[in-house]
Amino acid sequence: MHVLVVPDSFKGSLSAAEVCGLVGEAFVARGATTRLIPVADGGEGTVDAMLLAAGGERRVDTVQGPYGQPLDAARAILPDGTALVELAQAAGLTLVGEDRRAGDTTTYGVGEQIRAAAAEGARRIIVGIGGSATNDGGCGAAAACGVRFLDDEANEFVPVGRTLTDVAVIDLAGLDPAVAAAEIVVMCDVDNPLTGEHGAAAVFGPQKGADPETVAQLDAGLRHLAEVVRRDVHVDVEGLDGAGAAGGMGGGLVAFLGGTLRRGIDVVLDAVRFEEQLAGADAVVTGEGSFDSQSLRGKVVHGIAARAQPAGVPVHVLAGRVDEGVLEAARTVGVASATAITPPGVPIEQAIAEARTNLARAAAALAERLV
Ligand SMILES: O=C(O)[C@H](O)CO
Repeated sequence: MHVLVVPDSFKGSLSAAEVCGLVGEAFVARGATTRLIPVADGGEGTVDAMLLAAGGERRVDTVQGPYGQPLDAARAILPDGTALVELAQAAGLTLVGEDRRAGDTTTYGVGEQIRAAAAEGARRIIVGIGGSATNDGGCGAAAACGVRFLDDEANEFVPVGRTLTDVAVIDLAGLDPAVAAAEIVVMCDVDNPLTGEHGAAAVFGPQKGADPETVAQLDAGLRHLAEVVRRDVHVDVEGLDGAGAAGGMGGGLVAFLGGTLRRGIDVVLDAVRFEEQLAGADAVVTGEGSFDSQSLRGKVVHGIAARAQPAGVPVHVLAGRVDEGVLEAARTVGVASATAITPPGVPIEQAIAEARTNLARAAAALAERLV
């Protein structure tokens, strides 16, 4: 039996490479052959997963963090010269700890990394977005690339979530020509629109510290930004699938840098030539920390199942937790089984601490069932 092991990280406990190692061992112990492909959806861990899966070189830039503080952020140069920037490196939620203030954070450092990649000559720049601490509609990143935002007294400023409603004019004339010339491909970790009940602020604002009043303020800010973008940039990003990823960064990268939005996992699967890997595989094992309704909104498991199903290769999911009812919905996209590795009733801290042991045990049981 030949098994493709293609997991996301289990956020907060195991990297995608660690998951690959544990699942791979379990199948090899039963006599199967495996191909291990750690993947990511554009969020945290995308640079590392892509370097492991596709190869390439790692670069580090010192840029502004979510509150403007200097920090070191990694990016990658892939074997074909494509640059890969991961938003979570300079604007990720894990960088702010408990100090979560979605209205005050910036993606400026992400723009600095995009600009650095373009200055080095990258003609194609992939920007992985997700896992952000921000809700600035990508204005910080755009400002770092030379886009000017003016208030109604013509003062230039770098908008953050809380000041998006102050944007009166957007001027793209100063956009760095090297950035303008590059093809920008955006890996979105979710397909949410920019605004509204399924939008960036309503769905992801609370995890970035926004209370209901702040969520309403951030949503109004993104609505206002979309309106000015329509008038000054002649692009409508408001209803675009993925525009709401990473606090509106999806929409911002389309509006300000001419980016194209893609499902993050598809970009990784293209880079590793997934369809070629599927030929000759008897099963795919994938996984993520939590298999829930978000998983079927373009996340890793969904993306893998959607591409394995036409090849008739069954997909098995191992996850920290599996929400009730998700497997039923997932079966329609080709998921054959989903197993929660954590025993019922175990508190989250303990589940995280014991993830390695639990995964090894669940993978061994799955291997015993399949091989
Ligand atoms: O960063 C975020 O807001 C979430 O990961 C969705 O993109």
